[in-house]
Amino acid sequence: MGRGRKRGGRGEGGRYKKAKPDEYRTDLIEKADMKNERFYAYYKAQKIVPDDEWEAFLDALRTPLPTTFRVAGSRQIAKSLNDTIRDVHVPSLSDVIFEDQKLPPPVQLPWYPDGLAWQFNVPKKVLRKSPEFKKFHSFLVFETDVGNISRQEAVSMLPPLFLEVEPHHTVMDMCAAPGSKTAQLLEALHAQDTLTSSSTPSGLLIANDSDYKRTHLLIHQSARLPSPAFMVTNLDASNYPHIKLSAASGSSKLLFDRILCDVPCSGDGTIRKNIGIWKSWQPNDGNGLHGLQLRILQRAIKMLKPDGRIVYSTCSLNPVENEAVIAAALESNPEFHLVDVSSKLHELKRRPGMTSWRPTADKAISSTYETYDAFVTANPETAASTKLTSGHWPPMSGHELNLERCMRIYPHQQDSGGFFVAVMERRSAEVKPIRERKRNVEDAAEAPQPESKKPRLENETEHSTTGTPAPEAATSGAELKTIVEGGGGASGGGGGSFKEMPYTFLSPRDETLVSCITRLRLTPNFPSSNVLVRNPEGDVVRSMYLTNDLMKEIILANDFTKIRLTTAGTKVFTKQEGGKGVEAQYRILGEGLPVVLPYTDPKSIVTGNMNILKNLVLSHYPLCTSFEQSFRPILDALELGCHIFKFPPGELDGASLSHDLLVPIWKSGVSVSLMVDKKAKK
Ligand SMILES: C[S@@+](CC[C@H](N)C(=O)[O-])C[C@H]1O[C@@H](n2cnc3c(N)ncnc32)[C@H](O)[C@@H]1O
Repeated sequence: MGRGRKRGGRGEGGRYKKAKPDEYRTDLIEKADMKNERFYAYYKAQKIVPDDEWEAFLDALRTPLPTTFRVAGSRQIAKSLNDTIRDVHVPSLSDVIFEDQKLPPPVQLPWYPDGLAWQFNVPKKVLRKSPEFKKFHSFLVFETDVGNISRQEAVSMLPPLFLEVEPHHTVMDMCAAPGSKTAQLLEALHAQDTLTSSSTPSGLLIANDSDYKRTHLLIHQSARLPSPAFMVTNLDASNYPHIKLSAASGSSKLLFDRILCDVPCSGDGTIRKNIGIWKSWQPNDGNGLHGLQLRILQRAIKMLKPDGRIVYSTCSLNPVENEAVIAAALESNPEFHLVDVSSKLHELKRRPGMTSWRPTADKAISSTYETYDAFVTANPETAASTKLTSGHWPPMSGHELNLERCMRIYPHQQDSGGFFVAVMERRSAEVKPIRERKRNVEDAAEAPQPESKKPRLENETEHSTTGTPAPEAATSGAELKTIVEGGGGASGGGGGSFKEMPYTFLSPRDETLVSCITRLRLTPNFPSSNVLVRNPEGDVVRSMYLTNDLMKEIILANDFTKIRLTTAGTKVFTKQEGGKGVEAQYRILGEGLPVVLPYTDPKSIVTGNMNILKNLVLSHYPLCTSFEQSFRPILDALELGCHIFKFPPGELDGASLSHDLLVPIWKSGVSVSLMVDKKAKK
């Protein structure tokens, strides 16, 4: 964007003084340049807002977005941090005067449950120069770094809230990267976690994205909430293959209770943040995405349980990417309906979905068309060459579909980004046994349909990603190492093999695993048959991962050389060289500890104090003799290897611990060390 050049090039006095950087924006389009005649003409033709709101709407689009963040993590942790923000930070920011102006303190987003989301709006220079805001900013950076706070656009927090995920749900996030909504879904799945230990949900979350590199963002996101119920796949969502279940489960394929379709979109609702959109916007951005968006939603419909729920969302204002997609999906799936969620999140200001709109393929927006026929008649040649279909236009049955139950969020309503959300379920009378429903859905797909309304994925029994049928459930993991080859070539194609390392379940009698469990003093209910390693031989080389029962069933029943599974389960144990004269052993990883904690014998946990913690944090391998006298006999009595230390709440040198902290420790001959990564240590 030629940032530097523009800055320096602003003319007056540049030779003498550096031009003042804009304190709000990350790029440098002047407010006066935030215009686009195509955008105006198109959205005026759509009557996207009443005429008397048009200027307020545009004004909001040209104003920088406030900073919003969400207190993340499981409920108990989030509540404790939220109390600190409300009771310590907000009061300290409530009377700040900067350059003769009183600055507004952070406020809670009124619609977010339990007040866990916040918004503040001060220029960047305030964050640099006001001591109070600087301190708050450092707090936010730190807590974001360790995963307790998630910087997320307010409107982007909505879809997971409307999905209403519970720990027993099977959940699919079809277009998940970079993963801010995935993190929310994972938190909901883990709603029963406590301050120190993680629950093992019986449900599952699969986060999928067709972009391989972006799936690694998902893995990174999830690292702050390790879960034995979390998988990442790298597939084309519009062609997502069946996931098989074992013959014993009574159902041949995995269906989902909750599916999020946060589909790729033109993103003009993010124009306050991505101000380059002012220059580039044109109607074909949205026109071109409608087909893919519909195919993804159609695929979700096929993967949903009879009583399941789908949330479809975009950060686009364009009805072609929103109501048109919903209408086309509802028309070809009449057993589905839009759920009236007007009473949910009462404080959220929203507008009903649109029931009429006027698409065009004309970049200059000299005309828009009320119907597809009118468009074809006026532009026979263009109509033949564009991807516009009658499905881009409002349906004849608009009011029967209750499109007004969709939600539109406009920036001028509550100082947010622009967003669209629709909640879909099967009509309750239509909730039929799967067998019957399947036939009906297939019938509907086979019934003659106008070309434009025809979803492109009727052939759901085989997918280009699967090529050959996957083998049925593999051998039970009880006695043998059960090897599942890791998968290859994503993005929906080719039938080739992927190069991911295979997922190999260990036998619960595996010698190394048994020794690891014994040495770590885990209780007999530790789910040792759900431990996997990532190599074809099933050798316990370095790390061991834990899955829940459902994930194990899925891994065993499917062929992951055909379905690219990027990650599954959570890493819990890793090999630690013992040092001179001490054999190598396995230790509990810092990030795996909350998952393993429910299976540890409380009597084996060593309780320390703030002085001991300080010594462990500040020195790399503090000698046993460097600890306070009263603690040394306790250290001396510990076997060499991995232990769990607990530090109750306390204060020391201005640092405080507000709840129990549990960490893995390694004891070698003469020293002990804290086995957490640098970030956690910090
Ligand atoms: C709007 S973004 C999703 C944002 C994400 N839900 C979040 O909250 O962080 C859309 C994502 O869809 C992915 N995508 C595009 N085409 C896809 C397809 N055919 N199947 C699956 N994912 C796709 C893109 O790589 C992109 O990461």
